Amino acid sequence: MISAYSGTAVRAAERPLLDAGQGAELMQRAAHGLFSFCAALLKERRGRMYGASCVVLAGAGNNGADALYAGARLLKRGCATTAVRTSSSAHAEALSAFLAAGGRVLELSTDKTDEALQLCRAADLVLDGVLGTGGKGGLRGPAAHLAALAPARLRRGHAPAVVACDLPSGIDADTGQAPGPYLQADATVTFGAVKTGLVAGPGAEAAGHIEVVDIGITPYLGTPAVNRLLAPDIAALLPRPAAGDQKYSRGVLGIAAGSDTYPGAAVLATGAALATGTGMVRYLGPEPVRRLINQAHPEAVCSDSTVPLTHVQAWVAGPGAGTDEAQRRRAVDAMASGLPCVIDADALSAVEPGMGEQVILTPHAGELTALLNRLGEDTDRESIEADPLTWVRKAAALTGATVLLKGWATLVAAPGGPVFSQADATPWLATAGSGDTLSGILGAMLSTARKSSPHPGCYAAVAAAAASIHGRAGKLAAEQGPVQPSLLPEAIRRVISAMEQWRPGPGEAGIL
Ligand SMILES: NC(=O)C1=CN([C@@H]2O[C@H](COP(=O)(O)OP(=O)(O)OC[C@H]3O[C@@H](n4cnc5c(N)ncnc54)[C@H](OP(=O)(O)O)[C@@H]3O)[C@@H](O)[C@H]2O)[C@@H](O)CC1
Ligand SMILES: Nc1ncnc2c1ncn2[C@@H]1O[C@H](COP(=O)(O)OP(=O)(O)O)[C@@H](O)[C@H]1O
Ligand SMILES: [K+]
Repeated sequence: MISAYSGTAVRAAERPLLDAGQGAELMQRAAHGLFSFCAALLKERRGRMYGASCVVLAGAGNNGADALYAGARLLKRGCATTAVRTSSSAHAEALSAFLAAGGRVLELSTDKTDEALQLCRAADLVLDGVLGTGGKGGLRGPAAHLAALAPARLRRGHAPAVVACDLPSGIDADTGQAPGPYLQADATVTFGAVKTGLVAGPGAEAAGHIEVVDIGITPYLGTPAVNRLLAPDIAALLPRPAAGDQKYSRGVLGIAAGSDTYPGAAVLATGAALATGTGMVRYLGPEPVRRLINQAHPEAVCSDSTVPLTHVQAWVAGPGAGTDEAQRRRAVDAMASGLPCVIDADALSAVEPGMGEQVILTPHAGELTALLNRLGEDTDRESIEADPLTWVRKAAALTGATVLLKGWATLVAAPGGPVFSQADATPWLATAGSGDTLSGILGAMLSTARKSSPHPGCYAAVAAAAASIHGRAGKLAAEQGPVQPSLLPEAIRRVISAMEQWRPGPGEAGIL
């Protein structure tokens, strides 16, 4: 599992070491880690470091200093390196070290932006050390101008690798917000711990690949603010049927989805649930949808029963339910049942405050906006997309439910509990019906989850694992061309099967 901490928490964790006079040592560890990553990247790209050309964008603070020290090391290994200084002040020792190693310097001003961008464009590597955790309120001045022009100038055709020092400049280290232009990175080398701004909001995309350099502050870090599950964590959350199991002991999933208007959503959710693995799917809905489901998935057991009369271990309600009154009733009953349930799409309009965390809401940003507005919060889609971490937490606190907010990085928040961020998906999943398959995956996992004593946040962990499986399946399917949700079950099965290699051995604890 990857643990992320706010930039503020990381700065607090550095404090005891800074007070003990170890600041310079911490910086050298950071710079060395940054250099090592860049060295490996240059060797991979060009075969060797000697003769590479690099640009260090260096701001006034310690972030610029890390990048300048890394630049000095690159110079010593034969890389022609220029520092583009984005501020008139600089860390004096770091700048001296850079100059002593033979580095050239360009002072950035608005009329030098073109020259700086040309340098960057011609380079093999651009090291972004403009701002780190000390940045307040986005980039300003010439650095903001350069960042605004960078996408058009640096990211087309043969482009330099952009490596962010600690975090992409212009991104808020706590929230991942981008108040203005920012520098998109291919990779971020971050010091001490992953910052929450690298796993949420615009920052999650801006960071690219994340590499953590241990600088010795781990003992001073408290509880992580955001977690990201890795394959072994997900494998530990996927129950495997045992010799003594039968279909009912594995778990049964009830699906109340689809309507005369939107029958397909029910077929998609059912197909994804069956591919994920469950003892049985019991489908409840109108006759034409039942017929469709049975044509596509003969193993599903269909009826027009009610929730209280249906014996299952978990529910999915809402996908494609439209304005069907019976489906709305089923969604309300599922939420009241005390069983784990996935509430998606149209069923979200039945959500009220006071849910339990076993109720998992799965809105996209538009649906979350409507839900929050209905519950009295003044927000809009743009605000939620700009700062999803804040809003997903708020939604969980307001409803008492676990909230899974879909997006490029999917965030899951439990009320008062941990937040998870999974960025395993592909934009090819942004297609109608894709969310219905996520409901099915999550529903199946909830139906078969073996929870002797559910603890706070366990539903959020299962939801995060489902988002990861969905994302991984989407990526796998996208290898064959555009993702078509009705064809996703085959990829889901392959992802679940590949997870077996990560399953913890007997006695090794999973995360629940
Ligand atoms: N602490 C440690 O032990 C270690 C820290 N490490 C490194 O230190 C980094 C944090 O360094 P930092 O505190 O110097 O802050 P940093 O991000 O470089 O920026 C501050 C400078 O930028 C300026 N500035 C602020 N906002 C601005 C804006 N919007 N636009 C333009 N300028 C702006 C601000 O000026 P001010 O606004 O205060 O006048 C000030 O001059 C951290 O990310 C990591 O890389 C590692 O070496 C490991 C050990
Ligand atoms: N740009 C993107 N990158 C990665 N995944 C995405 C992107 N856009 C959407 N997704 C994923 O695709 C799914 C879309 O769900 P949703 O919008 O509910 O679709 P629908 O309601 O049409 O089924 C979600 O799981 C979401 O995380
Ligand atoms: K930076």
